[in-house]
Amino acid sequence: MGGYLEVAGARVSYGELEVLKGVDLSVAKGEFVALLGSSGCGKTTLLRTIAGFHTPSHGAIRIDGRDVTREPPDRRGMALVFQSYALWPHMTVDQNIGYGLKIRRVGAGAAAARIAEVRALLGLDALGRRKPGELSGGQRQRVALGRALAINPDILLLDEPLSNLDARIRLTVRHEISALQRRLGITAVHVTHDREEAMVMADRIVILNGGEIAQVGTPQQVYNQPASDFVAAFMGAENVIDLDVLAGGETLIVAEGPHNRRAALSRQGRDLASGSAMARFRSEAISLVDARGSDGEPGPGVLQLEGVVGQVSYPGGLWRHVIHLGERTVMVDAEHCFEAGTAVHLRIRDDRLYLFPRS
Ligand SMILES: Nc1ncnc2c1ncn2[C@@H]1O[C@H](COP(=O)(O)OP(=O)(O)OP(=O)(O)O)[C@@H](O)[C@H]1O
Repeated sequence: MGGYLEVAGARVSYGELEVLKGVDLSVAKGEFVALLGSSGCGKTTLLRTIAGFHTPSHGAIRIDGRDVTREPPDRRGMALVFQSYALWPHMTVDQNIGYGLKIRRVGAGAAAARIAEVRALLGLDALGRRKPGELSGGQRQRVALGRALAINPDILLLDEPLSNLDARIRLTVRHEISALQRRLGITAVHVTHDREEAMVMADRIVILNGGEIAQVGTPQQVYNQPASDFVAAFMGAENVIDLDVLAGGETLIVAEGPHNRRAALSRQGRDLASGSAMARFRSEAISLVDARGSDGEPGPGVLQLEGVVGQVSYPGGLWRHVIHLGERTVMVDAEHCFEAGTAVHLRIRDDRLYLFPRS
């Protein structure tokens, strides 16, 4: 069975530049999907293609089984909310919320009832007569959301709607949008370059890289089981080291190296052949042990690296250590402070170690 919203093999170009290189995506009814990726990877282009502002050169967009690839935006049952709010400055909050209803020639009585309903839904009751210039950023974005919801869209498309808001307001509006989307059961596609925002808001995250999908999964999947080196790095596993791996059955043997002990790790579904591998891990995924007090035996399923503490800082919560492993450095966060110059053992459980073939 297909999804409610389907993007099938979509290719989109601006002149010579192909920005989407064959994107397949299936979104279930009522699902909240975040499109996440670095600047220029094609997130906005994909959202605008779904909305109908770009026509793919190949592939199709389907809603509930209906091919809408050639249909104009206003025939797709979607509403788009922009980063810039795009409110009419000369209109009141009520008039802005009702704008889509007016265009659709909804009668005055029905429109007024719907505007009141949406205003209440978004906590804008006291502000109906104000103009956008008399509102805070968070309130303006709520009005923009109200205008989108007023037309009762089947699909809500959000293009970085929170990025103009200051950090604290962003957290509040983030939760408001999530709660509303769930309450209304509306299907939503949300573009963001903010990893945490995608993690906390979305049912599933689509990670784009250079116009292609790098991984699709729940927040837990993309965070804990990154499908590629790119995804691991993008999801914050910034430490990288080289290992030699012997793959056999359910076990991966890591050969002893200049800065690591030999280790037997469980394969855990990793698709890895014997040879040179790249390992990534997060700075908080490590337990740090003073080499003098260590028995040198990390136990099964744990990789041990051996290094020396360089710079130490306290960004808050945990101590941040730069650790030298020969020429390489890695970052390690720990509850206790290990002084510069201390010889340390870094222990990483195999489920926290992301291994990829070195290409
Ligand atoms: N109208 C356009 N004409 C030509 N090139 C464009 C146009 N719009 C976007 N591009 C290019 O297409 C690529 C993808 O742009 P897009 O806006 O989809 O990326 P994005 O992932 O949303 O980035 P950002 O997070 O910076 O908004 C970029 O290289 C961009 O420069």
